Amino acid sequence: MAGAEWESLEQCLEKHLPLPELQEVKRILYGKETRLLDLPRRAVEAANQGDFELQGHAFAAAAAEQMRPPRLIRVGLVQNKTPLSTKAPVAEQVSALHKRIEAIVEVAAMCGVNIICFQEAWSKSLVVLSLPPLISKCFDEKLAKKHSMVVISPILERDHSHGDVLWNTAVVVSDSGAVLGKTRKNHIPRVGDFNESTYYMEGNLGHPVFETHFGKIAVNICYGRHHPLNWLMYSINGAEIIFNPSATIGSLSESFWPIEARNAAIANHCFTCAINRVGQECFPNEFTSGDGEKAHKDFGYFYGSSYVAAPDGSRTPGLSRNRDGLLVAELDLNLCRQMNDLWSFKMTGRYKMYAEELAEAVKPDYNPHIVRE
Ligand SMILES: NC(=O)NCCC(=O)O
Repeated sequence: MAGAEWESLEQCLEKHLPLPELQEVKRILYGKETRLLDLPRRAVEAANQGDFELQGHAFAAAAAEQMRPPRLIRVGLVQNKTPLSTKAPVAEQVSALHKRIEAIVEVAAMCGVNIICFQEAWSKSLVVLSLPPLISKCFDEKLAKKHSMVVISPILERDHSHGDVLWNTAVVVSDSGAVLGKTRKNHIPRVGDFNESTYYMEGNLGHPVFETHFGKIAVNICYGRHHPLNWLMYSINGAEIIFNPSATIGSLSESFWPIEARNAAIANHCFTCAINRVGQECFPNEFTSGDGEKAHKDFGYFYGSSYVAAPDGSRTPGLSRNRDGLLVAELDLNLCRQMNDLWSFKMTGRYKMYAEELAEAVKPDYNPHIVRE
């Protein structure tokens, strides 16, 4: 299983395939070609200096419309390692992360990013549960206001009004700096070492969509990307971009990764942004997950590879598997309705039929509809 030594699928293809074959492979794996964005030199220099990858891509233009101007916006996806060891005092870890993210957001601002999203539970290592409350919220509001940028900040939320329950939450801060609202992870993993059901509760806020100056956005947190109905409900509520901040490892999900968010973009006529953290994080103590594996101290390798997918099935290349990075993508939101008009998945979706069948299927006395000889 590849770890940090293997940089990316894109780099491997480019290194080994002759150009004509590379173009055909990319056409199939990536859809319509994206164009490299001409990013400001000072942004490129700052990224080099800060030792993080910076990529910028624009999706192929949507068709010109007579009644609507193009709705061009830029999104920024941030993937990063935890800068300090998980053994360092929590406040120091948080402050190092803030410094790192602040530097990356500065570069995003130079690149004209309108909406930025950080990785799942960005303000902590995945193995740290105790967190000083509200630090992240003030930090996000400050960044949003300073850069007039919508900030999506996935955090661990401690719910003081309800017995200090923990939620896996994303706060959405408007470009004015005001908190627009929050959304909670609906599907809590019980897979491999991701035993999150022992500490997070299943989200209870449904599928909110946030209307921002840069389009209608939603957040489908990590494991929710395996659930087509989760994407669907955000889309039914009008999301034009669905962000998927994640923390996932190679042995578990790397072969799913390029498919799931891309498929969701196609199926729901929207843009999707898949973000994964990078590197390895260790618990102080060994643990097992009752899956036959030997006791171990780490989750495995978080493989980064963040990317954006468009409703026409095209996608950007991914960020690397081993470096912190900022991916800037320019998109025209008009493409969502254009793809809806072309493919009509909403019109042909037969939602009422499924709603009725599902309402029956969840009843305790349900008999699966199986036809036998
Ligand atoms: N953070 C999280 O939900 N991880 C679960 C693993 C996965 O969905 O790939």
